[in-house]
Amino acid sequence: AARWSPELMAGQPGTERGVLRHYVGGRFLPVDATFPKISPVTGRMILEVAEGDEETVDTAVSVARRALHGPWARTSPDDRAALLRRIADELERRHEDLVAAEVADTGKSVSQARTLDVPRGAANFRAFADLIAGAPLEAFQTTTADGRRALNYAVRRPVGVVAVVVPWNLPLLLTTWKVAPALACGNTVIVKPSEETPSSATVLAEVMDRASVPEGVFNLVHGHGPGAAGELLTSHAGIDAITFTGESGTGSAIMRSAAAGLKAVSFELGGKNAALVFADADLDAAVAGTTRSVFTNGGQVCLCTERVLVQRAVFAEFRDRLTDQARQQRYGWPADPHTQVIPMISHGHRDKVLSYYHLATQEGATVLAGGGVPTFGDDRDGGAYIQPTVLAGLGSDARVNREEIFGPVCHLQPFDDEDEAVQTANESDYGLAATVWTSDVHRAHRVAPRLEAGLVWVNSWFLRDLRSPFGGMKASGIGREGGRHSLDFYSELTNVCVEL
Ligand SMILES: NC(=O)c1ccc[n+]([C@@H]2O[C@H](COP(=O)([O-])OP(=O)(O)OC[C@H]3O[C@@H](n4cnc5c(N)ncnc54)[C@H](O)[C@@H]3O)[C@@H](O)[C@H]2O)c1
Ligand SMILES: N/C(=C\C=C\C=O)C(=O)O
Repeated sequence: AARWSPELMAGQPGTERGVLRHYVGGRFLPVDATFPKISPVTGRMILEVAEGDEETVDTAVSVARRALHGPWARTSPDDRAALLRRIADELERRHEDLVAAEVADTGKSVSQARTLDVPRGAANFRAFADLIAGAPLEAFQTTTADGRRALNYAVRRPVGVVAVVVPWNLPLLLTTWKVAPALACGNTVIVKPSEETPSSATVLAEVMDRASVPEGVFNLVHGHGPGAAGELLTSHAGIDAITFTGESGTGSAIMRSAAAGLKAVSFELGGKNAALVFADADLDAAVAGTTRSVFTNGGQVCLCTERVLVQRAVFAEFRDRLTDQARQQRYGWPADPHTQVIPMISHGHRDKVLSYYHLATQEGATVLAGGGVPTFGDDRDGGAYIQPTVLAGLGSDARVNREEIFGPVCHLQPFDDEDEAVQTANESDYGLAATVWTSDVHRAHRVAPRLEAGLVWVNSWFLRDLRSPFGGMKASGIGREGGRHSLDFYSELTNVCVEL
């Protein structure tokens, strides 16, 4: 298959001599300090990226604040809906550049980038354009016990300057999932993408520039997290709210610095998601669906399944069929649309995932498939590839069943009855997502609401309605985004009471 070697970003305003630039106050900034972007496919440097410093972040915050009181403040919900639709159109015009950017940064397969990651960019903007254009105001005709009458109505205003800090696994999808509602509600944003995935964020800035988003409304600052642009941004006094997606530990660190200024936070954090496979499930669907929910994007999706609980009567059959699927995952270059096995985002992350493979063996697990690092005999040996892996034989207390691994790996565990399945699934510090595979509709509706998870899919996975609440409980997050839940986070409400 063709080797993926993008002539990425050449000739676009977002780069200067092959270096990705910040976008602040409506212009791409001259490059100062930089850091390298390494390809997870080959281990070679493919790009250089501007590293934001205190001055970059300060400037971004002040231009974002200034923009809040400029023409942007006088836009109506319909004006902003029209702008979001223009952005969606421009994202679609840049579709192939965005695919190239996502694949270059992450090594994900071109087919996934084309069907999942990139289309969700425009979809997110369209969803929130529709939402804000049709958002009713809340009002009540009031009569009180002592006979007074009034009209109460609540008006929405923007929160202000919003910090958007996002991870490397679904870069464009996750960034636009936050930027679209933030702009819909009239805020200004400063995006700090992951240092691992700067490219699609830079194309997004080019899209904003071309869509004539008013200067200072959308800002992009590249850089690292702790002690760098990320932390400088989330701890900045001029930020009014923080929307963050990433590791739970990072969430706590951000929350500590946000506490000083009582900043509103919306956190989408880690997960240790369970699949519950009942004996009455359509096993073909359950095997196919669980293969997807375990191995999509190399297991680097917060919603991915890492714990597979299977009713004892079908445990052996399901175990053997899922193990076969793991072994049949197709290796290939990212440009090959049939490729299913992708590299971890970095050698560091691969080392982390591999350490859990070794830990599982030390904890007494059986390795049914994978368990190591593949060899290609070509440039990919310099990349961060790892084998899709299936484990079994451990209990819920094993670290492999308690800690998020965030790789192409799951552990299979049998259960006898419904209560045991629910109890085992809920034995986790996390509470993000779960899947339930059963043909019994009564069982589906009994079990799903009992699961301590923000999102439960029945006989499906990662099927999304962008109006529904999205988020996790326990260590998986704070708050919900999606539909009106995003409007509630990205706006302040003023209730007006008029006596009649
Ligand atoms: N719940 C969700 O919707 C969701 C979605 C995707 C990923 N995730 C989680 O994200 C994690 C993987 O992504 P990651 O490795 O990029 O996460 P991460 O927490 O290491 O980094 C996320 C972002 O935060 C920045 N950052 C890191 N430390 C910071 C700090 N102290 N202050 C401010 N910013 C900081 C990083 O530069 C990056 O932009 C996994 O745990 C995964 O479960 C959750
Ligand atoms: N936030 C969303 C997906 C998150 C995936 C996590 O890796 C979404 O689909 O809106």
